[in-house]
Amino acid sequence: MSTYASTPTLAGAQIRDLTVEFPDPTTGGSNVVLRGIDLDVAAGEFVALIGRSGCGKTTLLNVLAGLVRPTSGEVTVAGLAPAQARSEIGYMFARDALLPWRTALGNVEYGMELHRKVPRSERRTRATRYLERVHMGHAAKQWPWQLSQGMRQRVALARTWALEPQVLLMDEPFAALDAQTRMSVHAEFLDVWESSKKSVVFVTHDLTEALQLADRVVLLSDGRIAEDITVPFARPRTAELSTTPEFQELRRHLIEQIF
Ligand SMILES: Nc1ncnc2c1ncn2[C@@H]1O[C@H](COP(=O)(O)OP(=O)(O)OP(=O)(O)O)[C@@H](O)[C@H]1O
Repeated sequence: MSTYASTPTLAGAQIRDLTVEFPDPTTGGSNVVLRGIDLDVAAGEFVALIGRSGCGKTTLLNVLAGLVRPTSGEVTVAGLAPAQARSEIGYMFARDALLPWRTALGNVEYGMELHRKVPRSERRTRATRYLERVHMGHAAKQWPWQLSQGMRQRVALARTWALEPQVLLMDEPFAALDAQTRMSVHAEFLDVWESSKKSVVFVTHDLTEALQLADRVVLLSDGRIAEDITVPFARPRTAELSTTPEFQELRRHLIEQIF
């Protein structure tokens, strides 16, 4: 393993010596998916998780979300065990999972209703504000079926941000978007992230996306952290950055490690 990362301050999320095994029904034994993972995500830090399909990225997010229990090891999110930190965690998936019987505004409010963190009187104001942040204010009264995939993901983003969680877990949130829409949504996402500075753990198969968005890129391989790289490019990062030799070289390095 090579580690180029600086030592982050303790906040956000900490993982110590995490192992996750699932029962393997074919052998009657177990399948070790994560082994001996140590990872710190500082407050306000943006970490991209990359690696081959099946290497355990989603499992790691699920552990942080308190959905999968570690077989062994210690995990804290916002200073708490994940199951106790639910109201401080926002989880966003590749598919938006908007409720079809609620408008865009109603969907953003719904996230806050579920977590019961935000008083009823504040929900509408906050939902409206976050919809506007992702340029969806005009569509507040529209139903999910009236929205494009990009618009739906923007509503899902607003729903996640509106909870104002300390830690955002994102599983390929922009994978279903076309390249043009993805670039706009990246810009909107970074805009909110830079003003709120929440911790983000972001799973992606798109290495350009990882290097454009993240402070650190963590590569999982065979259930372990194989690389932990501090992304050396200053912000704001322009679309042209990805054409520079430095960017291409780092991208190539990651591809070589993955395949
Ligand atoms: N609840 C579960 N029970 C049993 N096995 C599981 C469970 N969840 C995940 N796995 C197994 O753990 C391994 C890692 O899965 P995971 O979804 O974490 O990988 P991934 O890196 O996110 O993959 P992809 O990039 O394809 O989404 C896979 O072999 C998967 O079948």
